[in-house]
Amino acid sequence: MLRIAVPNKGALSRPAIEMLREAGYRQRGDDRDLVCQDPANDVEFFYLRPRDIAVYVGSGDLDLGITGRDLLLDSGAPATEIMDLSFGKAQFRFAARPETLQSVAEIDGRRVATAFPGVVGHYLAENDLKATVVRLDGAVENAIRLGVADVIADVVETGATLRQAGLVTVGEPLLVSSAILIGRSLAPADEKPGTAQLLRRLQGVLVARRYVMLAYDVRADLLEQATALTPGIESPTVSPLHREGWVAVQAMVQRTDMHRIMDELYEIGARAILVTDIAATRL
Ligand SMILES: Nc1ncnc2c1ncn2[C@@H]1O[C@H](COP(=O)(O)OP(=O)(O)OP(=O)(O)O)[C@@H](O)[C@H]1O
Ligand SMILES: O=P(O)(O)OC[C@H]1O[C@H](OP(=O)(O)OP(=O)(O)O)[C@H](O)[C@@H]1O
Ligand SMILES: [Mg+2]
Repeated sequence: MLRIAVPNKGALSRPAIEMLREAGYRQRGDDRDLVCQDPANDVEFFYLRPRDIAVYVGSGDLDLGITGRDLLLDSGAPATEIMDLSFGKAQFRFAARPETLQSVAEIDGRRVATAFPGVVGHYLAENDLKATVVRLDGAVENAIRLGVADVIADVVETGATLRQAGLVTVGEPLLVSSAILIGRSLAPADEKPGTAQLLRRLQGVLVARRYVMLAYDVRADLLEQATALTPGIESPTVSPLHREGWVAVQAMVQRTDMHRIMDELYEIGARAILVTDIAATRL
């Protein structure tokens, strides 16, 4: 049976559970359940702190897990990223009071407060910077106000927490994080039964979220022009219409492009342009 770790709380928990449900797996019905069996798919889910997930996967006690890229790197556990799941996106950045630091180089010799000492230590070593890392559990934005540190290094999503604390970012992000699927090894020979199916299903959810199905009618003599705008993933479906000289076209397009493409199709004479959501895919 495949054993998979899922965040039990925090920013990644709800979207991870939602994604697994969309992929057809059974998930816990109560936030306090820490285990959920899915006998139909021969999978068992364990709900754990996202910070601990890389440790369980790295030790081989669990086969796969969903966690944040920043948490995986911070743990130093021997687990690898298998797939980017495209949610829980955040940057990991240095921040300080305005005007105190002009560049990352000036972190040298300062005190840096963070809940991610692994990520920060690695960055400092790589950039040949010496700084004292003050390890805190959370609310690190307060560390400067309280005199514990000169700089913080933390997760920034909207930037609202930094603004409220009167801090500004310094330098480029140390890393760009998102939720990822992790495993112990990338070698197909080490894969347990059910792994390939899980990967295909999660990939299916990602594609279903990223694309919509676009359908429209167009005069046959404009077909080449129209399908140049909607090439689809392999090729668009073209069907005859009862109306002489017209065809119906169907193709997947990226959700972020759909309004531009609809406008351009209308401009060249396409009509009855319809968009529908895709519930699931296997490409
Ligand atoms: N706005 C956000 N705040 C915190 N973490 C976020 C945010 N957006 C994405 N993440 C990611 O979520 C993971 C942190 O999850 P975790 O559950 O440890 O923290 P949390 O949501 O801050 O909860 P808690 O502070 O209660 O531990 C990291 O991988 C981080 O990059
Ligand atoms: O850029 P923003 O959208 O404001 O989000 C980032 C903030 O959210 C997280 O804090 P959280 O609420 O998890 O509290 P914590 O510091 O106690 O972990 C993170 O540590 C930042 O402080
Ligand atoms: Mg937090």
